[in-house]
Parts: sequence; C-alpha cells; structure tokens
Amino acid sequence: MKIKVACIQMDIAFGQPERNFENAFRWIEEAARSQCRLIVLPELWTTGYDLPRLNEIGDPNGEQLKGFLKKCAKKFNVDIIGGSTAQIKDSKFYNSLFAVDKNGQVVKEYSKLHLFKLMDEHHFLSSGRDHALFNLNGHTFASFICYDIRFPEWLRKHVLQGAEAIFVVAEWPLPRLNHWKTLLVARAIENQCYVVACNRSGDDPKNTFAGHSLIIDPWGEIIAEGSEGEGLIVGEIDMDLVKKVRKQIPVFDDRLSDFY
Ligand SMILES: NC(=O)CCC(=O)C(=O)O
Repeated sequence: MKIKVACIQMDIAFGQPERNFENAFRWIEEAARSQCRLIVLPELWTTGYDLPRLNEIGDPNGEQLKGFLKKCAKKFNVDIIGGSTAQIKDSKFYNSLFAVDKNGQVVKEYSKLHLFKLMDEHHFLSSGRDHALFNLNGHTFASFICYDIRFPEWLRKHVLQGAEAIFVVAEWPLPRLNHWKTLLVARAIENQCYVVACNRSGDDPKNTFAGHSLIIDPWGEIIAEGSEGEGLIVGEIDMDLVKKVRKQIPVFDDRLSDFY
C-alpha cells in the first residue's frame, strides 16, 4: 500500500495561536489539494516555545487542537498527525501530540517523554508517560517529538512492537542540522522503516530553526527534503518496501536479544 504524505514545514507566530491555526489551515488545504492523504504538522506549532505564557495560551486538555484537527480531517478527507500543542491537563503542562484519522477520530495522544533542557522544557513542562504506538488504516505507526530521536532505544522499542513507520514532529534549531539529518537517517536504517520528520522553519526570540523536514525510506534514502523556508514536503511511502528491506537484511531475525 502506497500513501502520499506531506510535512507542513510552517513558520510559527510566537505565542499567537490564532495566527498559527489560520496558517496551518491554509497549508492543510494545499496539501489535500495536492492529493496528500496523510499530513504531518510540527512540534508546539500552536504557540511556539512561548513557555512562560502557557497559563494564558496553553490548550486545556488539547481540546482546541483536537477540534481543529477533527474539522480539517473530515473536511479534506485526510489523516493528520497533528504535531504537538502545549496541553494543560490536571494543572500541569505537557508537549502533546494528537493524531486524527479521516473520520475525525482521535487515534493517538502522545506526550513528549524526553524534555529538552537546552530549550527550558524542564522548567515548564511535565514528561509524558504514554507509549507512542498507534494504528492507522491497518498499519502500525509510532510518533515521537523532537529530542526523543536522540534515544534510539525508545524508538526501537516501538519498532519491536510492530511500527512500520516513524513520524517525528519537531522544532529543531539550525546549528544542529547535521545531528537532525544524521540521527533521522540512522533511525530509518537501523529500524528498516520509513521516517517522516516534520520540522518548523523561521525564528523565535532565541533560535533560528532548521527546516529540512525529511521523508526517508527503510533503506535510508532521503526521498524528500525541505529547504530552510516554509513549504510542503511531499513524498510517497510504500509499506511493501518495509517488508522487502527487512527480508533482504533480516536484522529483526538476527538480533540476539539474550545479549542486549
Ligand atoms: N525541541 C526539541 O526537542 C529540540 C531538540 C534539539 O534541538 C536537539 O538537539 O536534540
């Protein structure tokens, strides 16, 4: 089965959810017009890293983002991995991802496990406790948030439980572009699965972001890559290729799990 996917590599208006919802809607409309059936948004795209103002601009129980995603999914008949939002839950803040299918059903909620100290997340956010696995149209996928990709064991755990594609939503800064690309290609090769990684573009008061969203096949080939600016990064993922690569080099049969 082949799926045309789009990463929405958008700029984010700092601390201005309304502007970001308008911008995201335009991009989703354009992706749907380009026949993309699965759409991915970046990390914390509703607010950016305006963490000190989350009391004011955070999303209570993620309802604002979920409502938006459900509406877009049904209107455009697309599945959406809706990036993440600063969710307010039980008086705490989480960096939470929601995925919604084309019928408007929420199929996944995942809150970022590894908080990134360099961007002050640990001062404002709580770490999630969910796994990242979900089912979409008969396929098992897993979705992670930015810094999570530096923890190969966390991603591997999900692949061992059946993930055929890994989705990553990010706000990854430009000075570490080399890490972004290298880590993502490595995650695709070692796990023999697709990696679809959506980064933001633009600046906030502290960072310039890298863009360079990537779609990488299970052989580690980059099939689509963004520039630094805003744009749609589009590619086709072929779930049969995952099986073929895993057959050609049977890493999962050859693992010696008694040793590690
Ligand atoms: N938003 C993030 O988690 C950024 C992670 C990052 O930049 C890194 O180098 O890791």
